Amino acid sequence: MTDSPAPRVEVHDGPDALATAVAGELLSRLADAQDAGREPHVVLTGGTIAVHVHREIARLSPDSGVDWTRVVVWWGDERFVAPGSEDRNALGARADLLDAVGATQVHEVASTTDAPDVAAAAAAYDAALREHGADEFEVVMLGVGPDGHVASLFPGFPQLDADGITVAVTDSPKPPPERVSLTFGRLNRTRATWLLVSGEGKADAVAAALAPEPDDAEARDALRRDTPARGVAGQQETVWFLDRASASHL
Ligand SMILES: O=C(O)[C@H](O)[C@@H](O)[C@H](O)[C@H](O)COP(=O)(O)O
Repeated sequence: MTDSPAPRVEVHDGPDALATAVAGELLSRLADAQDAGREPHVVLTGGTIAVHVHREIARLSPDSGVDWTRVVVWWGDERFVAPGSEDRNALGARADLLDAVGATQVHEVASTTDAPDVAAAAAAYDAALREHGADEFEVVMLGVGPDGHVASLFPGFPQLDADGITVAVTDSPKPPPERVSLTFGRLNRTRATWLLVSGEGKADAVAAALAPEPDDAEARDALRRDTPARGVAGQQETVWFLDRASASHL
């Protein structure tokens, strides 16, 4: 983490401008990666700003030159619910983006009809990443909770210390309770990490996440446990895409 470049912050007028900026930047990254001969792996997030972003990507994609059959899609976390549940991140992403752009390499986390329990779903997602994953993601996109969580890594929860690739959560403070999440270690195997944060309700979490890093390692770890968004960083860049409301306590 410490060898990652310092985070960059962009502040946009509101959620729509934020979503348009993220969508344009993502399509540009995917096109550049494909031009460089890579098949980019992108990690989608759940949450409300993600809906705006997904719809903007779908709207702007036709002019981008991105071949979505050569994009590999993953999620940073997923709720362990029925496949048709409105709570499923993949359901919304398919409706808002993936079906519209014709993505064909999409790796969903198992739902309650595909796995007997959330631990099995986490294990299956781990196996999928080992088989179909790349050394590093191109871009990891993450929403941030008002408590500073990212993916399904919540303040003070044991999953913050998990090694490996995936973890199961059975008592999420954000409903629904059962989820599968990538670990910090796997989330951070990425060229770029983008935090997508909109609204006054996230302003404290953003300020806590972007507070300076203490020199002391133990103090750094304590801050990361309080605000998990401090624990993610890209190897080449970390960008906070904010709006005026979520940036208002900086
Ligand atoms: O599956 C999830 O719930 C998300 O991945 C979660 O990490 C989300 O991104 C944040 O909770 C922000 O969500 P909101 O933007 O809806 O506040």
